[in-house]
Amino acid sequence: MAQSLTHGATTLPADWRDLFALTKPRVMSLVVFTALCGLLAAPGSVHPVLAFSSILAIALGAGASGALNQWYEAGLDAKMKRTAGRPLPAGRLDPQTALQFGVGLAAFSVFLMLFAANWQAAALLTVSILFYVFVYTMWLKPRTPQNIVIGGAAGAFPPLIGWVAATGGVAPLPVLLFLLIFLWTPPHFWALALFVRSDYAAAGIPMMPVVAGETSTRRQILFYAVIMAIGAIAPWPLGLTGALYGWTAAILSAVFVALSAQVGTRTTGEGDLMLPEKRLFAFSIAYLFILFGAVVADHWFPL
Ligand code: HEM
Ligand SMILES: CC(C)=CCC/C(C)=C/CC/C(C)=C/COP(=O)(O)OP(=O)(O)O
Repeated sequence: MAQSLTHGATTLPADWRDLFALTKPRVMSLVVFTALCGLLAAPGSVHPVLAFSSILAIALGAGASGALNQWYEAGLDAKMKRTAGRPLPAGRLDPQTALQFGVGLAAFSVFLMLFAANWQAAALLTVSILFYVFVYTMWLKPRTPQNIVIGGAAGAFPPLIGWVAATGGVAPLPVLLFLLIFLWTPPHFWALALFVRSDYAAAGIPMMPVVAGETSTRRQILFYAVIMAIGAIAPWPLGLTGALYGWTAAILSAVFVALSAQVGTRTTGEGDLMLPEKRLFAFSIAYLFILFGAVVADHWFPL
């Protein structure tokens, strides 16, 4: 590794584990899974090597945007308990290395997609990376509590990119899958923001609970959960998926709305453990994993 971090008199090489952490691997696992499902649910077949390369390109692109997000937000991350231990605020990695790593990885991911799939998928991957870094991280996040509503679009692109990589075109089903993640993001994130609200307040980030207060955030979680549920079930009556997906979506979405209703209608006092919020956040992740798995299962084994 050419870059290094100077610690007093000693110079430490950048540890690969810190570079890996810069890609937000746990969050990106779901991004990559939804992309893979988008690719597998598309009509026709893709050569396994090209399919693997396309998914790798999305993983690297998403990782690159996570690295650039952390490069830009190192100062803010240092002020929050949840993020203070990340490689940059903790001083284990120097910003220059992080920036070069992020830019290099982003460029590589787009070229890989161009060679493995098609220019349309490479263009969409470029838009997602730029959207997450410039529109969400730099522009919206420090300015408006609607940051994650609009910025969430970046995280909704992967299944669409997977589909476009496989087919070279867009179709109604991947557009609905985009919409599903787009509508899922507010309940996913605001549930978490409710229990780490003091962190965001400390860093001066205008997340919804900090700006609009708890009650309003809770109502908005329920609102988005209901329209998300409608969007999640929609592919079934529209004839884009079969009953296997339809029933999975209906049952899981009912649970999602029930958990959101619990969060949406309660008030909390001092010392509340925020268990319903933590439960909704954890379920939101399982929900998307299972639902996207069901899209593929439905495609392979139509009932
Ligand atoms: C702008 C939209 C979003 C925001 C602000 C957001 C924010 C967060 C935050 C703050 C965490 C806490 C864990 C951490 O610090 O790493 C988290 C966890 C997570 N998010 Fe999101 N998220 C968003 C969208 C998404 C999307 C689109 C996906 C995937 C499709 C996703 C998948 C996950 C997963 C899998 C975790 C759990 C990671 C773990 O196990 O620690 N998120 N999210
Ligand atoms: C293909 C491609 C480029 C995909 C991009 C993936 C993407 C935009 C995911 C969004 C999810 C995410 C990491 C939010 C973190 O928000 P945050 O950065 O505000 O969270 P933090 O407070 O933990 O830094």
